[in-house]
Order: sequence, then C-alpha cells, then structure tokens
Amino acid sequence: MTDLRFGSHPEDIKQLTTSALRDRFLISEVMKPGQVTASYSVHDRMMVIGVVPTIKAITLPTFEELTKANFFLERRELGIINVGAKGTVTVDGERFELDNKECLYVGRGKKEIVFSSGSPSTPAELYVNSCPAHREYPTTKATFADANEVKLGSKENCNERTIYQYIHDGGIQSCQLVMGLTILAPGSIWNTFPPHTHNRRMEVYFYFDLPEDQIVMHFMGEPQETRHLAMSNKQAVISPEWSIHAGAGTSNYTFIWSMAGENKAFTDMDGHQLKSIR
Ligand SMILES: O=C(O)C(=O)C[C@H](O)C(=O)CO
Ligand SMILES: [Zn+2]
Repeated sequence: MTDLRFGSHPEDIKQLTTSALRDRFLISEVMKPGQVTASYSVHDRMMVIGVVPTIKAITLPTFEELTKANFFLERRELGIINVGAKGTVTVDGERFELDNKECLYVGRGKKEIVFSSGSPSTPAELYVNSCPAHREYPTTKATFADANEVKLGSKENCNERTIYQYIHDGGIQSCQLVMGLTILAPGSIWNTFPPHTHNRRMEVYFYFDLPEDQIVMHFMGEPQETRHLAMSNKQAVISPEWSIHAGAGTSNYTFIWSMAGENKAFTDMDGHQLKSIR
C-alpha cells in the first residue's frame, strides 16, 4: 500500500506536535534493501519512490490504488537519481547504466521500468520522483558531468554549496518535473539560506551522503512561523508550496531537490530576508 499524504494548510502546522509534523511531512524510510517504497503527496501529485534491487531485479509497480492507471507512466513522467552503487534501469527493453549521482528521465508512455544492481551486496539505490505529465518527452540520461553547475553561498556564511541541475529548462526536458542535487562543501552546513518559498511549485528534499550518526535540522513552515524536523541520512521531506525548505546539518551532506507545479523556472522563487524569519 502506498503511503498517501494529504494536502495541508499553513494554519494547520501551528497546532501540530513534533510527531504529527513528522507524520505529515517526513518520509522516514525511503531505501529498503530488496524493496520498493512509495509515498504519494497530493501536493502537485508528486510521488517519492525508493528502489533498492539486491539479488533480483525489481519492476516498478503501477501503484494502481492511487494512479488508477494501466501502467505507471500512462499519465506520468519520472526522474531517477542513483544514490548508491552502480545499477541498471531498463526502460521498455532499453538498458541505461546509472552510476552514483547519475540521472535518468523517463517520459510519459513508457510501459515497463526494471531496476537492477551491479552487485547485490553493494546495491544501487534509485531515488525516484514522479508527477503527472501531459505529453511524452524523450527518455534521457545525464551523467554528473552533464549537470548544470550553479555555485551559491560562501564559507564565511557556512553555506558554500554547488547546485547540479539535471531535469530543468536548460537541460533534460520534461513536462513539469524539475530535479537535481545540491552538494554542501566541507565545513558548510546551511542549505537554501536565506530561505525562499514558491507558491507555484511544491518541493521535496531527500538528504543523503550524511554520516549515519549526524543529523540535518530541516526548517519548514511560513517564513514567519517556522518549525523544524530532525532528519537522518536517506530521509525525505515534503515541502508544501507555502513553506520554506532549508536545513542546517551537523556535518556537510548532499540532497536531491525536486519540484512540480505551475512552472519549471528554477529561479522563480520568493526570497525572504534573514531578519524577517521567525
Ligand atoms: O541549496 C539550495 O539553495 C538549493 O538546493 C535550493 C533548491 O534547489 C530549491 O529549493 C529550488 O527551489
Ligand atoms: Zn525551493
């Protein structure tokens, strides 16, 4: 059964306890060896899926109870970023090797997607985001070197980081999915600060390459009504359109961001002044 997350109003989170906040927004287990996990947010109908093939290959299910589709990509598109060891994704018989931090976009209409690992003991860990799509774009792979690099922040502000854009207006084409990752430089811990919102798009963050004994304090909520969630390696968090999405780690880390909604303009953000945050 897919984990279904309903929509939320900014007023709601003022009343939530820590555990209720976590139940609504945190996806605590994305990667399970030998299994597929799936969470379905009604915010722009974004799905967060983790696939960890070990001995056997894994075919992506249709998640029929929520999609009511004949096959998963009947009305959807998806992006995959591998956060584990080398793996293979086979799309209607066409094989794509995916190494760590490589990305594959699969367009609407593709019927069968099969995931496998190069080695069962060091499996691929395929992080997948999917949202509704109105037309087919070509299935396209991007290596880490293909991604568009944007350098942000500074060592002095502890937020020196590089954004790698894979599925975006100037890169792999999609209907509404925008996806990439951000790597924090050693010694830098703050992502997306000063924070922003974008009422045009929801966003999901998936934190990884974070040492197992370290955490990221992820901040969400309206800019003047923030809350936090303590997050561990390989956990994801849903950010409604009205919410900031930023974090400070006890170490540096990497995270995958993905968005869907009204537009695909990466720079369409409403920035908030640091001193206005509450
Ligand atoms: O570190 C950052 O800043 C980000 O990675 C920002 C995200 O990409 C984002 O929130 C895009 O809307
Ligand atoms: Zn954002």
